Parts: sequence; C-alpha cells; structure tokens
Amino acid sequence: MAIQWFPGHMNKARKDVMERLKDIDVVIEMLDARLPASSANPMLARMAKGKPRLMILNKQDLADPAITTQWLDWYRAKKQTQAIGLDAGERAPSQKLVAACRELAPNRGGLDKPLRVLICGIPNVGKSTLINSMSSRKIAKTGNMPGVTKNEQRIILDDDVELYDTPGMLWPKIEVEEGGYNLAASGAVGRNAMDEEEVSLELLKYLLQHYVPELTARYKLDDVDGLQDWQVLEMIGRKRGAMLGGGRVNIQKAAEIVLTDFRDGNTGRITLERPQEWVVWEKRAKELAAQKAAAREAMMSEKEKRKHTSRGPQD
Ligand SMILES: Nc1nc2c(ncn2[C@@H]2O[C@H](COP(=O)(O)OP(=O)(O)OP(=O)(O)O)[C@@H](O)[C@H]2O)c(=O)[nH]1
Repeated sequence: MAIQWFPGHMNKARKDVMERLKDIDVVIEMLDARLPASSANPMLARMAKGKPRLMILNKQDLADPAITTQWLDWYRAKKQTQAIGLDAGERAPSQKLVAACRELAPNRGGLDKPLRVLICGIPNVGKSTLINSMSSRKIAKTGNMPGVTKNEQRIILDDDVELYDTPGMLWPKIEVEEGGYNLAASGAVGRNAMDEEEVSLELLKYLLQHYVPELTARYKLDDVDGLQDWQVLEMIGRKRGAMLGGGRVNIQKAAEIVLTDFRDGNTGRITLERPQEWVVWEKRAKELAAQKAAAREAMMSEKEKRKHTSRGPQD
C-alpha cells in the first residue's frame, strides 16, 4: 500500500500564498536534503513561476554529502535554480541566505524597496529551527502589508532584507510511490497515515542497495549479502532484544527502531533519493497514472455502451 497523505486546508493555503507572493521578490523552498525531490512542492513551483527561487537543502548534516552535492548541481543545471545546503541549527545561516537572495534579485534592496523573501516548506523540514536560529536578529510581527496576516512573522535579515514565514501549509501531493515512503521514513507523515513495518522495510531495501556498511555497522550485523529486507528487520529485532514470547521477533518494535535511528541520524548520513533515480521513479509514476486513467476511461465508455445497449434503439 502506497502512502497517501493529503491534509485539508490546501485551497486556503494556496490562496494565502498566492496573495503573499504579489509582494515577494525571492521565494525560498526549504527541502529535506535526505529526500529533496519528495519534500518539494510542485504546486509552489507553479505558483512562484517567474519569481527567482532559492532551494535550501536543509538537514544536510543528516544527509549523504556526496549526494547533496549531486542535488545542488542538479538544481542549478536542470532547474536553473539557485540552491544551497544548510543545517538549520548552524550559527550564521542568515549570511548564506542573504548572499544567495541578493544574487537572485540584484535590483532589489535599498531603504525604500526592501528585498522581500518568502520561506516555504513542508511540515517538519526545519522552518521554525531556521527562523529561531536567526532570532538573534530582529523579529517583527508583520504590519499592514496587503495579504499578510498580522500574527505572521517578518524577520529582518539585514537592513534591507526581510524574510516572511509562509502563510498556511503547503503539502506535496504524493505521486511517486517511493517519495511517499521517503516522506514517511523522514517523519514528515502523520503516524496514522503509515504502516511503520512497511515503511521500515522500504527503508531497509534502500539501505541494502546503497548503504550496506552503515547498516551493518549500526546493528552489528555480520553479513547481509543476499538477504531480503524482512530478514534484516528480523535480525535487527533480535539484536536489539525486540522479542515477543516463544522466540518471535516483535516486528513493530524492530520497525520503530529502524525508523527512529534513521530519523535521528544514528544510522549514518543517508540520502534516500538520487537525481537520476528520481527521474526514473517519476517517469514510471507518470506512466502508471496514464495507464490507470486510460483503464478508467475504457471502463467508463464500456459502461456507457452497455447502458445504451440495454435501453435498446431509441426509435
Ligand atoms: N539534524 C538536523 N535537525 C534539524 C535541522 N533543522 C531542523 N531539525 C529538526 O527537525 C525537526 C523539525 O524542525 P522544525 O523547525 O520544527 O520544522 P518546521 O518546518 O518548522 O515544522 P512545522 O512546524 O511542522 O512546519 C526538529 O526536531 C528540529 O530540531 C537540521 O538542519 N539538522
């Protein structure tokens, strides 16, 4: 079963963001460096069309540095978008942000026309942490700028650079199955929308493909060559003493261990998607969606035909 997670209020969030975008010079989209593609929001890309965009690959301290470099290059080359890696807790993230934003909108700034930056990102990606780590700077409640709710934050990053928090929440529509699992593994999906055992098995499958040394080191496993994800999950359960009566492994507990370790960075610096992989997954998801749509259409026209035949000729 693929992950389905699409909380409500999306239309309101979309309208709020559209309104806010009118006064914005640069749009920052904050992504999770461990899953840059699935933590992105294609709707935001469409809404912010024409505006300079900066992608922040956050939580880079948890991600595989070599793959973060691949993603940064990919964004710059393929999407022609400025991209930087960041750890939201680092001491002076605003310097990096301001420099990147100024580069993107060189004609803005100055006392009479501040450079206005909007920061967006899915829940749990690290927006609050970033904003808090910049809070030694002046944080002001927004004034009466059109489209800006009074209780939303405006952060003065520099004399003439203002950062605005997203109004509402934008959530990506999960179209790529692997992306859904990656969002779930990262902890961005509500617990009741996922099956932890299934998500941990998908995670282990990926680790077996790309991160065997990290996996074996973390759980002191001797050899996982040729093993399936579920066999490794059982081994982990045994190693960690997650047992039920009768010598059976408590799979739910083992799954939780695997997920928590990944989320906390205990398994190592791991990234769950690579640019080239994502292109393949996305293509397959589109083909699958097209096949489903065609099958649905065929079924509908078959139904129509039957309805028509059962009514008999009209005259
Ligand atoms: N290791 C690491 N953890 C981070 C980083 N940024 C944020 N976190 C952690 O990620 C979790 C979520 O961060 P938040 O700042 O609350 O995320 P948010 O985007 O504001 O989440 P919402 O309030 O749900 O929208 C927290 O436990 C943070 O400590 C980072 O760069 N590195």
